[in-house]
Amino acid sequence: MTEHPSSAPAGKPTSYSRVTLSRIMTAVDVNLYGTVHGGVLMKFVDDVAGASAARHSGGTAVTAAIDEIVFSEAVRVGDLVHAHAQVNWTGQTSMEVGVRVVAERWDSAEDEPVRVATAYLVFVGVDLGGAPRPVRPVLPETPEDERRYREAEIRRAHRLARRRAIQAHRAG
Ligand SMILES: CC(=O)SCCNC(=O)CCNC(=O)[C@H](O)C(C)(C)COP(=O)(O)OP(=O)(O)OC[C@H]1O[C@@H](n2cnc3c(N)ncnc32)[C@H](O)[C@@H]1OP(=O)(O)O
Repeated sequence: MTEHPSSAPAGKPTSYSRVTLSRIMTAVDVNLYGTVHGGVLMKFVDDVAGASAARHSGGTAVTAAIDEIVFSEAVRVGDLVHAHAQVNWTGQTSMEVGVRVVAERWDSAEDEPVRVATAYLVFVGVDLGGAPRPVRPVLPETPEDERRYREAEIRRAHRLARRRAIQAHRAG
């Protein structure tokens, strides 16, 4: 029997897409209240998620949507902040990237890092002309990865349902 090569792209395990960015927050990052500006953290989140999506998809990927970002604790000047990203789920051309941001407090560095933000972003793999291109499937490895994959499917179903409902409302 002749073996035909599959046209489906080979998958990559979740761990392949894991990326961490770290930086110390400085005085230029603060808002009027003296804590780190949410926009600074959003850029940081988008950067790490973009690196994760590019690694998983093996090429250019653009931010299609920032689905949710929750700031759970304030970040302060001097804190060492780490943003951990991984691809949770893949569709045909899109990927959901989850990002967890933690801070090591500058004045209590021996304590456990504090979770300061969580975000879910949708990236789309694009070709040189900017058109969506197929991305390889992500292969969850651990029960935690499986849980994140299933929860990403729930978020996607809600995201698409919301978009359809708003389009229907606007169409009258
Ligand atoms: C890293 C950066 O900073 S990039 C800069 C910021 N981002 C950008 O400039 C991106 C601008 N936007 C675009 O170029 C386009 O809208 C794209 C490439 C994101 C999507 O192009 P479209 O022609 O709308 O693609 P299409 O409708 O075929 O959808 C492609 C995929 O994206 C998904 N998608 C598109 N828009 C959204 C959205 N708002 N929310 C969730 N998923 C979405 C679709 O469900 C589809 O997924 P699937 O193939 O896995 O089923």
